[in-house]
Amino acid sequence: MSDPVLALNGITKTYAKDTANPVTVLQGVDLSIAAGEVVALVAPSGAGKSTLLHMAGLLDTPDGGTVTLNGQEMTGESDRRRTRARREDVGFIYQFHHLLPEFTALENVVLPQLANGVSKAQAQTRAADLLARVGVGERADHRPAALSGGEQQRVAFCRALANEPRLLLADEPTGNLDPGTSDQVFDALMALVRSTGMSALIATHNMELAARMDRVLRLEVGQLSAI
Ligand SMILES: Nc1ncnc2c1ncn2[C@@H]1O[C@H](COP(=O)(O)OP(=O)(O)OP(=O)(O)O)[C@@H](O)[C@H]1O
Repeated sequence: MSDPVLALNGITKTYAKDTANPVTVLQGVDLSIAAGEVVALVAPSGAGKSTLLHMAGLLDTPDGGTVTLNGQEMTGESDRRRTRARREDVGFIYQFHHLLPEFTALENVVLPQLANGVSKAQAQTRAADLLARVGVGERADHRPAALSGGEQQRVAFCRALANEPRLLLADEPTGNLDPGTSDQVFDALMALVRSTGMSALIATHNMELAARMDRVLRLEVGQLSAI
């Protein structure tokens, strides 16, 4: 069998360690996500979802344990290698779109590709294709402020997938939208993810959305369990 796309082993994390009030968030988290697997992460507020996603995406370093991406143990690697692995292999989506306000939807999806060495023509073609696939092809020339919340989030999905990462990490990707819009936008995200065969770890408070993924994991008291 091929290597898991993401493997976390024995991850521990405590904030404010050197103070009188340390906050222990992760107490030995193990997780393995296979190629093409889409996994839901549910947790009570403050349980450490964002912390776990940051570790998985090499944005933060655990106190203990290992993070392995595509078979490569990244924990002890240099910042340069970690940054490169993050740029090439991981896509991020947050609750808020974080699109660049002075650029159009298309440009927001083109820019990360240029940073990765893709030609402008190729990047534009791919961006237009991605935007069309999530139903915002007609809005490609608009800036984020001229788009609805659901449209902004669809553009953010395209940006996250622009460099064809093998792993998508999403932190409440539809959490900022009203329930009806959230369902539609989530459908668009799932269709996009499934069509690429990528792996994903998607944090959500919504159990209905979680149930549509391949597996649901709960993070509680610093540890993960299957539900
Ligand atoms: N830099 C920090 N210093 C101290 N404590 C922190 C720091 N960052 C996070 N925490 C604490 O660690 C805990 C987990 O934070 P985290 O943001 O991972 O939670 P979360 O599960 O994503 O929460 P939510 O669902 O509310 O967004 C919280 O109690 C938070 O207050």
